[in-house]
Amino acid sequence: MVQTTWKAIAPVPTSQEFLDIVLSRTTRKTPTVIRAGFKISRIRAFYLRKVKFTQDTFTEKLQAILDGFPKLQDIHPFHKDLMNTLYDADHFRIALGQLSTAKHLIEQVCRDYVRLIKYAQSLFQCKQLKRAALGRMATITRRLKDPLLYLEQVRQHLGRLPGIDPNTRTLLICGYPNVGKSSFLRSITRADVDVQPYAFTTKSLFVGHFDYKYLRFQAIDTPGILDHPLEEMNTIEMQSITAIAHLKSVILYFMDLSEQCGYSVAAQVQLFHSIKPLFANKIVFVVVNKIDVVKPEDLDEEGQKLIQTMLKGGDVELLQLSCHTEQGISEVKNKACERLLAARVEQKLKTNRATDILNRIHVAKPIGGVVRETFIPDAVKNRIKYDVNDPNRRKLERDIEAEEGGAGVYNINLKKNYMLENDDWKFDKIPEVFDGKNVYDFIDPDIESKLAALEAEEERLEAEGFYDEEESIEDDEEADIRLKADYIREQKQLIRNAARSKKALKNRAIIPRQKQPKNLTEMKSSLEKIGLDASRVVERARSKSRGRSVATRSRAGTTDGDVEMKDISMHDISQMTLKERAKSRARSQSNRREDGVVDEISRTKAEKIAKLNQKKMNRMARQGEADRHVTASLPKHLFSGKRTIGKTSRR
Ligand SMILES: Nc1nc2c(ncn2[C@@H]2O[C@H](COP(=O)(O)OP(=O)(O)OP(=O)(O)O)[C@@H](O)[C@H]2O)c(=O)[nH]1
Ligand SMILES: [Mg+2]
Repeated sequence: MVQTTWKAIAPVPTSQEFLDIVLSRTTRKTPTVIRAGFKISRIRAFYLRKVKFTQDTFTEKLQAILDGFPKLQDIHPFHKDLMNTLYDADHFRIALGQLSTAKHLIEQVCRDYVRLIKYAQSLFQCKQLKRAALGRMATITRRLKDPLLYLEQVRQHLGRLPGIDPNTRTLLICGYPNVGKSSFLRSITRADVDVQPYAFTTKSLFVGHFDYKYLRFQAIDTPGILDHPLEEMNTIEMQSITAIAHLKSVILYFMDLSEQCGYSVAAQVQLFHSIKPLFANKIVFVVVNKIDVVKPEDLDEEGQKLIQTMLKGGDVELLQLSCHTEQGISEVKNKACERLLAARVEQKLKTNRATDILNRIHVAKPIGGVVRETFIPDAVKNRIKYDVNDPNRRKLERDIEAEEGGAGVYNINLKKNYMLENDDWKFDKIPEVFDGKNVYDFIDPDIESKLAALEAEEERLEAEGFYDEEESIEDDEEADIRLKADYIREQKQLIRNAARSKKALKNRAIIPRQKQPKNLTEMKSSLEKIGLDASRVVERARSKSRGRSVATRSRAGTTDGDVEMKDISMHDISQMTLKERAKSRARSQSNRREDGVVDEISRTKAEKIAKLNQKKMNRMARQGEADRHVTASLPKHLFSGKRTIGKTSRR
């Protein structure tokens, strides 16, 4: 797809802005602290990096500008020529060329100074070389002042160019100034073009879109052209010429025979002949505008003759319209579109692709020369014909309404559509009162018997005491009790709700807890129930409780010198405490992952889960609190040096 609009070109900075952008980027993105005491290789690397980085930025930014603008050789000839007339192709090329040269020069400067810095012997030398390199780059940039300004203007103008697609269905409106070209575009599309009663209102191309036969067309309004040689035409007129010359379109040559536009008919005819060579291979219509003032028939003989000279070839057709009375507008539009579509289809049929497709299509015909004609059912043929304008039209309810006095007066007769056994009954009146009785009372013949059945049932129910219960409720005492009970229930509910909302206020997550085992036997049985071996746990718990009792006892013994001491020898005590310690150490050293894991399968499973949990953390390589972190040192340039007014925040 060839590009047709250039709305997204990045703004081009002025040379000063350009310099600021590049240099500030260098200071922001490269290290800023260097001292004479550092190793010379480090000092050189520091300045080398600065020079290279500056050059990189220059190259990158210049290339971005070069890439942003359209390449004249890559775009459609129409756009190429339009840019040539608007911005002067040579100027455009030279401006881009200057940018490109500047880029190469800056690269060269960088290369030279990098070589020099490699041999610098001190920080001072390095610094001077860097200054020189950046200074030369800045000089080169300053020379780009004019091209950058020019390119910015071109960018702004390019963004506002109408999006004209050179390959789509196009109507091109051209002619002398002030003949009503823009008025026509306004009336067939929604384009907001300026219409004024003086010449050269339109100064550039305008485009509007409309649909015809479900296809999208573009109509292009051009600035008016005067009849003089191409070399003398100004930029405004040249835009029209470019459009006429390059766009495959229908040409609508507008004329104003009333001469209200300020130009004579002869001049308008002359212009047509002058630009005729540009109309080669195009469909051309001469469109006479303002027929509310003067029609072609009203012209004198000389005028008639002049008009005929335009139509001589036979392939130019004369159309008439008036933008004021809107007479003939859609005819002109439809005719132009029709011819254009036909021409495009014809052209497509000539291409190889069309023949390829046609070769693959086979139109089957019945054998033996049988003619199969269109079949129209008799019902359709015999339907009631009604001819207001169209003889094939059926008489519609709408027509009847119009005949009978229009909306509000006419009342539709629904009875004529009744579907009855006998059509004669359609308009029969149904009486409301018949033989002195209301007809609607006698619709159901069994109504009497049904009423009798209902009454009998009612009597039966009453006798059985079906309605008695309600009466007992009337009893005063019971009603009182019920009232109180209701009151109590309501109060209870209120209390419950209040408690619930209090709980909600605390906003605690409710942790469901399993029933905790109360003692060792209970724990043992519950473990066994899930299929775990509980013998070791039980043993451990037992030994623990035993050990504790011994220890307390022994501690009591040492402090108080109690009688119980006699039962246990010192040796025993030391043995026991040793054992306890060994056990507790073993417990603390045991692998937490393996604690409580019964078999190999669940261990591998557990390990897998553990690894999986760690995976995300490893992948993100997030800095954790355990990682070493060096905070930024003070930004030196903001805290050192002489201070004058207004320089504390920025230097
Ligand atoms: N009487 C009459 N006046 C018309 C008709 N169509 C346009 N005009 C008037 O002609 C004048 C010029 O109309 P524009 O549409 O601006 O003409 P233009 O060809 O676009 O003019 P430029 O843009 O200057 O080339 C306006 O004052 C319109 O009101 C028409 O059918 N009848
Ligand atoms: Mg105009």
